[in-house]
Amino acid sequence: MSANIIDGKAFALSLRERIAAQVADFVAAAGRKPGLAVVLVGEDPASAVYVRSKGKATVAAGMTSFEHRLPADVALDDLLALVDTLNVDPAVDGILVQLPLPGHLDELAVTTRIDPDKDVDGFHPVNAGWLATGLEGFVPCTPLGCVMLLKDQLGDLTGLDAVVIGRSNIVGKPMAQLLLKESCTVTIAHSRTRDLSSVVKRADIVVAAVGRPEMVKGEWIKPGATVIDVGINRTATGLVGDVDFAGAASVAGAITPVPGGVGPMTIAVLLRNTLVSAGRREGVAINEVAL
Ligand SMILES: Nc1nc2c(c(=O)[nH]1)N[C@@H](CN(C=O)c1ccc(C(=O)N[C@@H](CCC(=O)O)C(=O)O)cc1)CN2
Repeated sequence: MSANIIDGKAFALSLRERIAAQVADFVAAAGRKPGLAVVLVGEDPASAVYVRSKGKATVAAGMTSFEHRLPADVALDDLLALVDTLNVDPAVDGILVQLPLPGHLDELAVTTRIDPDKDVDGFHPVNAGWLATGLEGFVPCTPLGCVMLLKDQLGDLTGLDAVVIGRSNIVGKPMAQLLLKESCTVTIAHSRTRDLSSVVKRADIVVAAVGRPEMVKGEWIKPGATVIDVGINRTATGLVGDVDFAGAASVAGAITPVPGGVGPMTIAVLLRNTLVSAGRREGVAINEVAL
């Protein structure tokens, strides 16, 4: 069997076009553009690339991008003071502090300082709570992007057996919550799961988000399963995911590549969340079903 390759780049592009169309409607109704503020602390090269891409994509969608760069040795209080300013800035609908932060900065202190109503990353515990109770809040971009790709590929996910490998607050846990919301039977596996290969083997949907290069092997995959690879690992041979792509692609029904799979969805969904935030703040209806 040779898997269908899920083209996340193309899906993200079409999502960004749909967002741009609704941004134009929002601007006509509200008389202003949605605004996204992105904060980058330090010089991490990958983070710098992501922040630049976010700025460009924000402007391309017709929104305003506010970019704030702080030195790597910035004091926590100064970073929190910037977040406080953005929280009360009426032109800012979404606030994102790029992660990871330098080691001396407490990520939880920073993410919990962001107004939950502007938390377009969906990392604030208030938004995690909304997601866990199945109510409306902001959902983290990468897992929401994964669910969009899954639904586009499989349609209704009801009753499917899903295994999420990884239990991070940013991807693993929200991913599991979203799959539960789609009525999947969900297992969260992790580095200490016993007999991981057997757990994965029974899954119709495998989401790999462990941060270990090519850890998930082709032999672990049930024939015909859909494999979503969230990993982005820089190795001597280049960029690879958490899944052994060649091995898994020979067994799976569909699989996301790295690059070009889940990654591009992260930024597209960030734009979606920013537009949704702007709509909520201005009382302008956004057609979320069309996004
Ligand atoms: N505050 C946040 N920080 C981080 C997030 C996040 O959602 N919010 N996610 C990641 C980084 N990230 C966005 O910030 C991101 C990662 C990857 C991609 C992407 O398009 N990847 C490409 C490969 C690009 C490359 O060569 O690196 C792909 O997979 O095709 C976009 C955004 C951590 N931090």
